[in-house]
Amino acid sequence: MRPELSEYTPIYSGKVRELYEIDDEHLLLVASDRISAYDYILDTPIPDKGRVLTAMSVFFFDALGVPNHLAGPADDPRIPESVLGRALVTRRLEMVPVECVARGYLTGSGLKEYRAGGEVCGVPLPDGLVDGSRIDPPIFTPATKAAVGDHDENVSFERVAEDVGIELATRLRDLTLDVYTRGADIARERGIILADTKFEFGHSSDGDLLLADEVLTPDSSRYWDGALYEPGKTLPSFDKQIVRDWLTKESGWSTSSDTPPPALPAEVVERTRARYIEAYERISGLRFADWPGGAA
Ligand SMILES: CCOC(=O)Cn1cc(-c2ncnc(N)c2C#N)cn1
Repeated sequence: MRPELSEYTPIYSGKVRELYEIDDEHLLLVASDRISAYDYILDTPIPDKGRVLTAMSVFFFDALGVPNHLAGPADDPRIPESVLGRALVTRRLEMVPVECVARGYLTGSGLKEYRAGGEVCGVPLPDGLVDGSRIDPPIFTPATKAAVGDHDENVSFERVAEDVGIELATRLRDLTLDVYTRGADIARERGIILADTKFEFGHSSDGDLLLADEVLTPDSSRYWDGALYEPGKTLPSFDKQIVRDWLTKESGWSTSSDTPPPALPAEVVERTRARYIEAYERISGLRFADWPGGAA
């Protein structure tokens, strides 16, 4: 008999995920079906998004073999039925307050910084790069966690070293670049570009540094369709472009509107759900139908 979610104490609520306390040593990390676009949490959920992204994290935790915070399988008996498949039991860590970002392609805030000064987070880049240019080898471009509703602030490696010490900063950088590189290689071989990603790490009570949070999901990474890749051509988001295009080209809403985006039509919801499942099945080689928590 599985416990009810109401038996656990909620301790953190993010835009699309929640964290509950199971006991002194264990947490429950729950991924919702909520989707964000243009800094809004949309009113319309994407069915199974939470389950797909949880499955993606578990695939990468397993495939990359990095010491991590998982404390049980996807069907762990401590996971309530209501969130089965989109929740994981994790060890409670002392989180390191650094957003560990790796970039293998130049875009977003990294491109903006590059255009202003030829570098990203203090890392100089060659002249002549454009939106979508490959950065090889990838670079470590950390950020400090912003308050709810704000964007994270890009900082230099030196600033991270000041905050957490040079030894830990070096380990965070090396781990971030290693895990991103290997994960991006797996995805690229299957036709999906992971342009960049954000990891979070924490220390266990034994003092071990563990990979935490979600790993290489479309919410923590930019996913592009490898078949469409061309430097200089703004790449659509593999998972969110259908929603973005409907909102800005068909719904009558505009990003400059001061009203929240409208509800999504069923066709946009279903196509977006299918994109998440396609990304998971292509990268993992596994069937989403085999993942826990599906319709009985
Ligand atoms: C709602 C999702 O959580 C976050 O966005 C960031 N966050 C992670 C923790 C955390 N805290 C202790 N132990 C852990 N294993 C974790 C993890 N993961 C807190 N916030």
